[in-house]
Order: sequence, then C-alpha cells, then structure tokens
Amino acid sequence: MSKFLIAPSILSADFARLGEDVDAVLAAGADVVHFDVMDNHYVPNLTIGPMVCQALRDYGITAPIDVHLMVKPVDSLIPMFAKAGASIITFHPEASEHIDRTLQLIKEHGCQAGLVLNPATPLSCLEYVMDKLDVILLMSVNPGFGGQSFIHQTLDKLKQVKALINASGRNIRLEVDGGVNVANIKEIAEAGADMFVAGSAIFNQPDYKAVIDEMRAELAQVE
Ligand SMILES: O=C(CO)[C@H](O)[C@H](O)COP(=O)(O)O
Ligand SMILES: [Fe+2]
Repeated sequence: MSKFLIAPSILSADFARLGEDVDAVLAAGADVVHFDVMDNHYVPNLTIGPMVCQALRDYGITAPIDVHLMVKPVDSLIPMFAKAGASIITFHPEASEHIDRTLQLIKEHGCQAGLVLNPATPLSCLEYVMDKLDVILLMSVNPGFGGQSFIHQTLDKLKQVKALINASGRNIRLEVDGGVNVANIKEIAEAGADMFVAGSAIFNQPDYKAVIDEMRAELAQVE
C-alpha cells in the first residue's frame, strides 16, 4: 500500500449508475472506495446499506471498500457489511454502548476497524483502544452531507492524533473526511493524514483522473 491513499466518497457518485461510476473513479487512480452509511437517526440523512456494498462486489469491484457507519446502534450491521464485502469498517463512538466490544466484533468478522471522531469529539475516547485500531478517521465536517467546507481546526487535531499514533508505535491509518480538495490536501497531509476521503471534489468534476492526478501532485510535495 502506498503512503497516501485517496478514497473517493461515493456519496457524490451517480447512484443510478453506481458500478460504472465506481469503476471509473478507480480507473482514474483512486485507491479505496469510501462508502457512507447514514440512518436518518444518528445523522439527518439516509443513504445505502449492505445490499449496495454486495452489489458493488458482484459488479466486480475488487478495491478495498471503506464503510463509514453513521448509524446508531451499529453492532447489528457489522456482520452484514463484513459478509457484503467491506474491507474497513469505522463507526462513531457515540453510536456504540460498548466501543471495545464493537471494535472486537469488526475484527472477528475479518475487517479492519476504526473509530470516527466528529469535529467536537474529544481525543480521550481513543485512550484505551489504540491497540485495537487499524484506522482513526477525523471528520473535518459535521457528518450527514457531502459538499461542506473543511473545518480548519481539524489540522491541529490531526497533529495531535498523529503524535498519539507515533507514540503507540502501531501502524494506524489517519483518515480525514469532509471538504478535502486539491487546494487543501497538501496542508492536510502535512498535518499527519495519510488517507483522504473526497466526494464532491472528485465526483462533481467531469475528469476524475485530472482531479486525482492534481491531488497526487500536491501529495508528492509532502515529505
Ligand atoms: O462522511 C461524509 C459526510 O458525513 C462524507 O464522506 C464526506 O462529506 C465526503 O464528502 P465531501 O468530500 O463532499 O465533503
Ligand atoms: Fe464519510
């Protein structure tokens, strides 16, 4: 796996021809498919579930699928998404009564596990579970919608989480989600992120490859 991963959020893809659109963005150089699951309860929006994940696998998508669960409660969906072909499953700590148990459940089902921190969620929830995390996802917008602006304070938070990851000595991906684009991806990487979710910045442009190439050119300037 390369140092920096680009994960287009299919929230902004064309749902009427999802398989083709996901194929196109992967052919354009994306690394991971970011799959946003919203329940109209934990967040004020409603999207897609395990059947759509399975449909993408059946269509022939072999790239890692990064399932971002914005649902409450989360546990019952984890076996379903694992069976449907999820590679990574992340959830919000507020959505689980037993965070440690939910992380174990994801791993028992053969997926990589991660916690998602909203802009106002403190880092303390990471303290006793670092050994179980494969991914930490920092939200740089409030969850629920694509196309919002990047919240600048996320840069400081990324630096703090990067320090925690380094101190842990573990190989934990630091993912950022919300408002990522060509203009800001470099400073986000400099703050410590190594996995970049981008929905509207990619899917709202006619030439996905041009956007992803520009993002990679920005990332290439980061040490
Ligand atoms: O989790 C999300 C929203 O809750 C999406 O992944 C995120 O907003 C991506 O969209 P954009 O890049 O357009 O901000
Ligand atoms: Fe997301």
